[in-house]
Amino acid sequence: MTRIASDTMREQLKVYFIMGSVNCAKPPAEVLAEAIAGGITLFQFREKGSGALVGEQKYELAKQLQHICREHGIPFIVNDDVELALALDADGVHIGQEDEDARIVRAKIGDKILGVSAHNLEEARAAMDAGADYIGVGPIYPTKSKEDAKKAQGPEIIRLLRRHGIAIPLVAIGGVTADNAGEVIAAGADGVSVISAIASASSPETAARQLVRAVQSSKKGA
Ligand SMILES: Cc1ncc(COP(=O)(O)OP(=O)(O)O)c(N)n1
Ligand SMILES: Cc1nc(C(=O)O)sc1CCOP(=O)(O)O
Ligand SMILES: [Mg+2]
Repeated sequence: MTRIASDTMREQLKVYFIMGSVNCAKPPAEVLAEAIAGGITLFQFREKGSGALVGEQKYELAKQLQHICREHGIPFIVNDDVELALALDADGVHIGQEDEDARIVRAKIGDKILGVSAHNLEEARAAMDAGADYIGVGPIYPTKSKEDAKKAQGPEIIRLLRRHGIAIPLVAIGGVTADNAGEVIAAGADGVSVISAIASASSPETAARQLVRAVQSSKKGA
């Protein structure tokens, strides 16, 4: 295996859906299958928050969702839990500033995809140096999906990172919807990462399709 190429990573980040059982009003497998039908390009299993599954139940749900992703060629990323990612032979791991050190995680996962959260230039540079394949920047807009989210920074944070030479694949997260996705792409993000815009939608398929359209039309206009 070799590390993912930057251009491939950028493509996969276009519409990056994140979800766990607590985010879904209907069975997670149904939500994921619909989101895939709508055109999502990457999936992150994030089993976190009040009521989240643990132990065997968490493992079984992860396995079920990974199977759905595999059937459709969608890479499967695990949030926070490096040991789970290794046990499942997932495609990658996403970690934040409060999680295990990025260099240690890179050493553990070899060439699997490594995503790291960054909230400012210093963190973005450190993530690049530690071997991140992409950075997740947020929250861009206010979000209710992360209990300990920081203050929303707006799309300007993406412009700032790009202006200061952060050239690696970058995905915007936090309060992103089909209505504001275009402005984060215009600011320099390669893609958008969402929980509620898809998981809370009455039709996850339609919601995903609207996000795909918004991202694509903003890229065409660039
Ligand atoms: C794509 C992406 N970007 C950012 C995050 C947030 O990660 P983190 O700061 O570790 O917070 P938790 O998601 O673990 O609560 C993410 N998960 N994905
Ligand atoms: C998981 C996560 N990380 C964030 C960050 O700022 O790092 S914001 C966030 C939640 C995103 O959910 P929604 O699309 O529903 O706003
Ligand atoms: Mg984390």
